[in-house]
Amino acid sequence: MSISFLSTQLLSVENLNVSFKTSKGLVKANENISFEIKEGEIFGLIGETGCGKTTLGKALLRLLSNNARIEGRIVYRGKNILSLSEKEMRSLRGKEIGIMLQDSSICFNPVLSVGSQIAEIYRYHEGMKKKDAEKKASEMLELVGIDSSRKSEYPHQFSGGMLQRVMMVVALALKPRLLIADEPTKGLDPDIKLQILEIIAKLVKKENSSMLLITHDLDVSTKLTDRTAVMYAGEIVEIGKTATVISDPKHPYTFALLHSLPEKGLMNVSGQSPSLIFPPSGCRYHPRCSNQLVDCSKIHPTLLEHVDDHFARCLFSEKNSKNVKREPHLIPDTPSPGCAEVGIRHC
Ligand SMILES: Nc1ncnc2c1ncn2[C@@H]1O[C@H](COP(=O)(O)OP(=O)(O)OP(=O)(O)O)[C@@H](O)[C@H]1O
Ligand code: NI
Repeated sequence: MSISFLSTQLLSVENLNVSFKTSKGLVKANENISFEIKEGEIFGLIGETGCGKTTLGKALLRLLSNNARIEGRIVYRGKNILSLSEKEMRSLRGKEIGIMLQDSSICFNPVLSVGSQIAEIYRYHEGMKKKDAEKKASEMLELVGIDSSRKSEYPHQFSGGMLQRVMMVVALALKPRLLIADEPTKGLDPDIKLQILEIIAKLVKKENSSMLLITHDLDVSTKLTDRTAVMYAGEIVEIGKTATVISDPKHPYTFALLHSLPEKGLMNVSGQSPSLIFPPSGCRYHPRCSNQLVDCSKIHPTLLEHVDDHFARCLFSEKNSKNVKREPHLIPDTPSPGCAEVGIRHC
């Protein structure tokens, strides 16, 4: 997908740390996460199960549970989301920043038909007349592969996959500037999955909106995103233009992902996922890494730039790359005093 005309920054995540208090200890789900999403950009976030992707997506809208502790800055159009009031957050959610989560069924009113619930959004947000709004709802259903004749059915008559697709229509109807899509096509047939995501990506691009696409599916990310961040054990280990990350991965984990066979649609890299309560010392990936150096178990690598805008967190690549620049990614890995806003709790 083209990345020309991308320039203005829409969202910037700066040194984000998220941990969950649990009876077993502190789960460090996101550590020192820094990246930005530009206007009109589709940004992919990939990584194996439990690495912290959903936590990051929910943190952006302050949708985490009460046991979450969040630090750092999430700057959306110049405002730090973590400093906004609940009232300001409510006006941001949905209209400015939309979210499609894996579990969609909770959001529907069980006593209203699916079609009328979609039409209502167009009436309310776009001021459409009833008839036009119903027509638009039918068109949108067809767009995500649902026969419009089913619009008068109720949510319980729809399968989970169909409700997921309706959720996408609902999220898009609000025309958010930024859409956070967390595995929105999970469980759907691979062919229809890509087809639907392509439609969503097209609509997002048409509106010059941006999207954070969270996925296990490397194929989806490769085909639809402009830039990609690869997450491992709560950290970003590689980030860059998708085409570059895919064609010339700098982190052994990304390389392993690219060479792993998808199992039930999920990527499967050999070895065990690390604990986020007691993560491995040094590089978190070192116990599973085939390029391991002696220092990898001792030194925690910094996210460094290898080529233009292509960063990786790996001592092996650092050693073997001629062009590696010594400046860390975007913001220093260790926040300077006063930089992080510590201890903001939310739900
Ligand atoms: N509310 C919570 N309380 C305690 N731990 C949590 C909570 N939510 C998530 N976690 C833990 O945080 C870690 C990251 O979870 P997260 O759901 O963000 O991973 P993910 O990358 O989205 O995984 P998947 O690909 O399976 O959706 C996991 O260890 C998970 O158990
Ligand atoms: Ni998730």
